[in-house]
Amino acid sequence: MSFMTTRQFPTSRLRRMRRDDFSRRLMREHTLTAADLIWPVFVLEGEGQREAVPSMPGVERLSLDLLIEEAREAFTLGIPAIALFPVVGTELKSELAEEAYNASGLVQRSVRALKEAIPGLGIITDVALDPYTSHGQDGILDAVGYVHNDRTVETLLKQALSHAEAGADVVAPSDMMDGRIGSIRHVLEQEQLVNTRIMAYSAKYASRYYGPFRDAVGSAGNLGKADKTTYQMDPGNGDEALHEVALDLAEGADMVMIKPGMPYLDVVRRVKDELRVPTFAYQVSGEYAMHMAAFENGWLEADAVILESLLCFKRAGADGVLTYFAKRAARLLATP
Ligand SMILES: NCc1[nH]cc(CCC(=O)O)c1CC(=O)O
Ligand SMILES: [Mg+2]
Repeated sequence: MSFMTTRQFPTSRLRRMRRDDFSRRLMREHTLTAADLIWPVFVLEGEGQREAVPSMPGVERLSLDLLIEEAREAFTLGIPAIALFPVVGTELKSELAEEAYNASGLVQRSVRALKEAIPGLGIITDVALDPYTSHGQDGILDAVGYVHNDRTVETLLKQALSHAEAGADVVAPSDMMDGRIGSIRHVLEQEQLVNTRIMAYSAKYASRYYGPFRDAVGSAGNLGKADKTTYQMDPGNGDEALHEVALDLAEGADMVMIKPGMPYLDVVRRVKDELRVPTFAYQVSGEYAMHMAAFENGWLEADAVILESLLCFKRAGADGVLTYFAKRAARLLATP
């Protein structure tokens, strides 16, 4: 970086290029567009159902009929894909999460209906058992309450296959079991579902920023005081994220994800630099809640901060961002 030391004031005045809008725009290295956004949504049973999520102001759980209308709007705004999360009734939760792979379960039905209504909108499904387990963990427990890796993977396979068969464009395993990407890829190939993409939640940290999401899907109560530290990553680790991402790519992931987002942008940058593959990040529920709390108090300027926060993901190397602000941001980007 020798040019840094040879350039001197006043020959070099960095403020020259910042002087006017035209030169600021010319030299801008990264931009945010609607095509960078993935919108996570919560789907409910029933019709005409709309429920607020108290810890995520502005986010609603929607029944399928209403979700289709909202999703159509997202598509019109240029958002490429939505990520679907189900709100599962207590009566359908169990120790072994059998409902996860019910061919006519809520997710599977929603995928079919969404693909039929809006064929061009990418549908990403969450492959993980937490909405379906009575204990709220992402897997099957052994006798001492430890999440059993290989037994969980067997169930995830059935779940992923049921999503792909329903027409999901992308299955997104968010469970952090070892080896699940390879197993899912294998089953998809076997079943001739060769174009179903896998977005791997490769570096998913055991984060407390997921709290509001667990309220939204109603797994918080089931999980109680337990945590997910025996399978999700330790927030103190960076190198391990590269290891996780490399393994998922070797096993057949098409896209990788880092989660949470803003406190982990260093990990996004390292992954992008090291692997140079389609890399995504998730601005999670806790990040959304923090922003909304500040907006509602008048402490931060909503529109500008939303766009800034999302642009920073791009600068960090993300090709796209899962964000609850997707529609709001896309609307802002559509109005010059
Ligand atoms: N498989 C569960 C899952 N999928 C997405 C999120 C979090 C998303 C968010 O906080 O917005 C979680 C929560 C968890 O791991 O407990
Ligand atoms: Mg892994």
